[in-house]
Amino acid sequence: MSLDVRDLTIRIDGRTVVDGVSFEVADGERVGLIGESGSGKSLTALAVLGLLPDGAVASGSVRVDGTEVIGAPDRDVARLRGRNVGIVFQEPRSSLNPIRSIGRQLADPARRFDRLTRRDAASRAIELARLVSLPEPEQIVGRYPHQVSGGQLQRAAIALALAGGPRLLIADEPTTALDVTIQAEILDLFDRLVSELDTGLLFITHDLAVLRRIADRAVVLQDGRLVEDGSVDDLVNRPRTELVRRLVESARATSWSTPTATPADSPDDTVDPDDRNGDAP
Ligand SMILES: Nc1ncnc2c1ncn2[C@@H]1O[C@H](COP(=O)(O)OP(=O)(O)OP(=O)(O)O)[C@@H](O)[C@H]1O
Repeated sequence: MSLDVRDLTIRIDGRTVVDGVSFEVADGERVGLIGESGSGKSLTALAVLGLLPDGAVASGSVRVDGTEVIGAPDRDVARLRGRNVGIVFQEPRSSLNPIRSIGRQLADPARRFDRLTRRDAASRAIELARLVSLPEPEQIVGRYPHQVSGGQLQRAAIALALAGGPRLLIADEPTTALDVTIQAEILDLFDRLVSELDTGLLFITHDLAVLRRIADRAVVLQDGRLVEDGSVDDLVNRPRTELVRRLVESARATSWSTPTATPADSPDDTVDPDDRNGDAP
């Protein structure tokens, strides 16, 4: 089991912002965490990584590859980050250091975890750049974050999240800050990478259309509570709560605006569970 969250509760300044949430991500499984703004998605992800803000107190259990995170010493949790679980944030600039070249940053995990020589780690950095389809990998590793486009920087951030060979990737709204056409490319990239590497995925979004393209199962949060979970197809076709009905409506209103949507994906489309990739006939 890549991730096992049991009865996770997070309090900030006496306010309960995540309330008794439980879910799992099996090895290689793709799970979405969906909900409106402020529902507790990001804090749940940060709790998994032991990165809760000051003043936040978590209880319950979060196991990453069998290792308990809640209450564990910082040093032990830090060891899990990068090696067992990688994270991609909405804003790639929060993952990358502006004053170090992309290649140096991609090489760090290889040096730290695998004790590779500087030269071998530099080759690993180029391989990682190639893995995420960055153009001209040999050259791009020499550039600094401000010298590449937003989409390229998000690719680099994904490469960095994968550099330590984690069994679980957490993506927190990783396409929200990008242009619509780039969003489609980045979703395709996640799709390909988690298949190729057989990595588990916890994908956070407020957009059911995005979720339908990338996840098999979803956990729905509302005001910090889990209100629905199940297969994405079931959520879409048989929503049980008003919230999920609303999410379905808003995804339809934007014609399931997965950016690669074909003209056939009209707002009147009946929802076809096999059409998650937006390539329905
Ligand atoms: N550092 C903090 N201090 C105080 N309250 C916080 C802090 N971070 C988050 N919260 C509160 O916790 C609740 C859940 O926040 P969280 O960021 O997890 O929501 P979210 O579902 O990820 O929202 P969004 O989609 O807007 O990122 C919100 O009410 C938020 O205001």
